[in-house]
Amino acid sequence: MIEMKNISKVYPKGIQALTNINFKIEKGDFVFLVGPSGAGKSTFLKILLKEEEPTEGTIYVGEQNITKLSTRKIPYLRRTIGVVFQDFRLLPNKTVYENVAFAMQIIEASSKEIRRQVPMILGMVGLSDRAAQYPHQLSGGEKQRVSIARAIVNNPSILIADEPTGNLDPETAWEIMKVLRQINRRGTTVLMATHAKDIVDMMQQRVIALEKGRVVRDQQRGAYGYED
Ligand SMILES: Nc1ncnc2c1ncn2[C@@H]1O[C@H](COP(=O)(O)OP(=O)(O)OP(=O)(O)O)[C@@H](O)[C@H]1O
Repeated sequence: MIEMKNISKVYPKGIQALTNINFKIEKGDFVFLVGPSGAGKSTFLKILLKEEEPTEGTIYVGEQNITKLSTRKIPYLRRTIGVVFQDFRLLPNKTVYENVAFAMQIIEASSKEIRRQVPMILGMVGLSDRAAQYPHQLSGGEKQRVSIARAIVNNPSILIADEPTGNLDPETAWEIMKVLRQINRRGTTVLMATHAKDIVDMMQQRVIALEKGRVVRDQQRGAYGYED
């Protein structure tokens, strides 16, 4: 499903962010990406989304080698990968419904499909009764659920979550984890970068740990492994 072979990334001025990364994630896996600040987690996710180019190595997403993907084809890759961020990134002037519908309008889904799909996804993340609200009227947990709904509304095979619980209190964070786990159980591969020790320790999923740009640990049913 996702494979990196010998991936290295050197930023301008010789900053080595990733060194010789090798791993494979199977369809339907739930994987935590952990490591100290500056270890290379964001760079790793950006390379998957083709927001950054690796300096060396090969990446496969699905059956496709995306390393040399043409600019024209990048939007198609991004349709197969939904993304959720720590800071939600909702459109403030659109309602919950419109925020989610917008992701379908961008890929030119028909209005009939949108009318069918958006309420279904809002139901799945537990926001049916918030459809007409604007982001400023929502709690942090609700905002994150909108952003998850938007990320999955086009049925991506992979969901990337970059610190999705970073702005949430522990109880709300767990609600978000339940939603992510549910999405994973429906077959979506989930890759989550996080500093949330308690969550990683409790969930007992695969853990890939990066330090100074290298994979230092890749464990099935792993723990967070750091004290922060
Ligand atoms: N655009 C850039 N140009 C130059 N150096 C960069 C750039 N982006 C990241 N870096 C450097 O690459 C290294 C890895 O950074 P990265 O943001 O991938 O780490 P991270 O693990 O995501 O950190 P955090 O947990 O704080 O988000 C760091 O040394 C960082 O300063």
